[in-house]
Amino acid sequence: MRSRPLCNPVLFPTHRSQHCETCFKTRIPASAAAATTTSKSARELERCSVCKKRYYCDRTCFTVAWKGWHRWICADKDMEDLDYEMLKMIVMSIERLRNGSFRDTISSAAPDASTTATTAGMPLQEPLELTAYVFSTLMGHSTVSDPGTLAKYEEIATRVREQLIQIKFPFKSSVSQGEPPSVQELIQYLCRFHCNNFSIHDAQLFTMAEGTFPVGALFNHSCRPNAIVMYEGQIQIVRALEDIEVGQEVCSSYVDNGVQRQERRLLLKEKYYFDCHCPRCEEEEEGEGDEKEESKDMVESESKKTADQRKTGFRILDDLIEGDQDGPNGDGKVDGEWLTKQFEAIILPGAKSLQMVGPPLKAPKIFTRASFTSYILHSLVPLIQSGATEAEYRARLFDVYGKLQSTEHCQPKPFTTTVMTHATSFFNTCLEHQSWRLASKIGCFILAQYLMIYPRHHPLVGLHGFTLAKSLWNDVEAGMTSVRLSYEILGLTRRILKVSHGIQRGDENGDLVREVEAFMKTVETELGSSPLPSPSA
Ligand SMILES: C[S@@+](CC[C@H](N)C(=O)[O-])C[C@H]1O[C@@H](n2cnc3c(N)ncnc32)[C@H](O)[C@@H]1O
Repeated sequence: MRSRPLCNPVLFPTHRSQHCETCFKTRIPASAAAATTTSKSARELERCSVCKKRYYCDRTCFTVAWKGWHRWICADKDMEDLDYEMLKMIVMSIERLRNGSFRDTISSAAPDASTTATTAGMPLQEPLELTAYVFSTLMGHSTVSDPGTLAKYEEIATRVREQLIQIKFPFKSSVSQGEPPSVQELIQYLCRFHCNNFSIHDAQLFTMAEGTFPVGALFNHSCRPNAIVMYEGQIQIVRALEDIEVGQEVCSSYVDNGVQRQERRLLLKEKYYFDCHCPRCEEEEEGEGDEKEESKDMVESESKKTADQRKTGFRILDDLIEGDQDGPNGDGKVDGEWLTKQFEAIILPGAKSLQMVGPPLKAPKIFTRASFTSYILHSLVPLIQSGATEAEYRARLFDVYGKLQSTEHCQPKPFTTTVMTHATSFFNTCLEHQSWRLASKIGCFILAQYLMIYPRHHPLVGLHGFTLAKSLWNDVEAGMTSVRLSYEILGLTRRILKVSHGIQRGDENGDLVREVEAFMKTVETELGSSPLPSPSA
């Protein structure tokens, strides 16, 4: 589903010089631009000569912005505050819509209107009137907001109101009757932003701006989401991560699914004011309740054992990712040497068996980081490659969780969030130092961990797969084994990114899929006359 922002999204000040404020296209650095034959205006952004703060592709994008909003913000020094900027922009958008002077910048900012997917006769995204209407219906939770936040909002609302009067913004509609909204009304807007605004990210999931997308904000949260929110310029795309039945609720996730349960609950309560009862949390709660009941009658350890054995599915997941600190003393203090030892033992899974479809690998007696990596990848990757249904995939995933739960595992656990944090930063360090072998091993471990935690088509899984495949390919000393595995992981990555990022041409999300395919061709050439059977598309 495509939907639009209610006003021009607000770029983070740190990102202004990298994106056009009108179409959000990313700037090509001058060094790279010098090598291209495109005209200067297509390569480098131009800065507004008055405020010297906002950047645009060219005169066309600047004119759209100037007529639409820039002239009203150009001299405003308070525009460095995100809430202030968003509030001022929304008020101006709503008023221009009411008085009929709104100029639609979205269609001109779409990457390539001619190739943009449309459903027979349907508009690319909803009309702005609908966006504005939905905004007026969103929950703001102002009655439960804490007094400190409300006081801050009042101060911002007062400043914005005074500023709009000072610049003589024309409130011409019959609703406004020449007056900007009251401070109380503006506070309500700010409360709505708090629990409905989105951080806009690029194809690599790096956040760069904040936006109000009322239609996208209608989706509720689940800690095991079946949809994901992506962006194409200023347009928000909600994509299904799996087949969704008619009548089944479409949910995205407001928090990182890798975060432990208690932390997720806290984040959701603080920012969105609700207790999560999604299937993942619900299953876990049931587990807790059962445990409490039983502990009345039984010896504590016996009770725990029984409850653990009875846990199924997502109930097990949070037990697995919670807990132990990493490090030789379990205190979270680690050094490079210790980490290197931890990950060196990982054997890169053989490419051939990653293609295998069939019964899952036999679970090892003891889980170390090495056996964990191998077991998870061999159990789950073939199912993704073969395009198994969500039900089939979930059955295998729950089977894996069950095995991890019932098998003795090494200390510290290979799958906690603490371990994950160390692994990710160590992976990045290895990439920086071009230590491809170690990076590939840690990368495989992280992939296994991601598959345990995130829905299989989550963009994070695909993006990590691509980095891992490049690392494997760079590991020339490992020879063809590493090249083959790189090819396998690329096939997996392509499958995932097609779902998470889409395949639309002329858009940086779709371009990523083509980048993966181009890389696959390079690797195929290297594999020469004996390539692997092509991973399914
Ligand atoms: C982005 S809005 C979602 C749309 C909202 N349901 C509405 O109708 O305006 C976020 C708010 O929806 C509610 N919400 C979202 N997900 C929920 C969930 N899983 N359980 C309970 N309430 C939820 C909370 O009140 C939250 O502050």
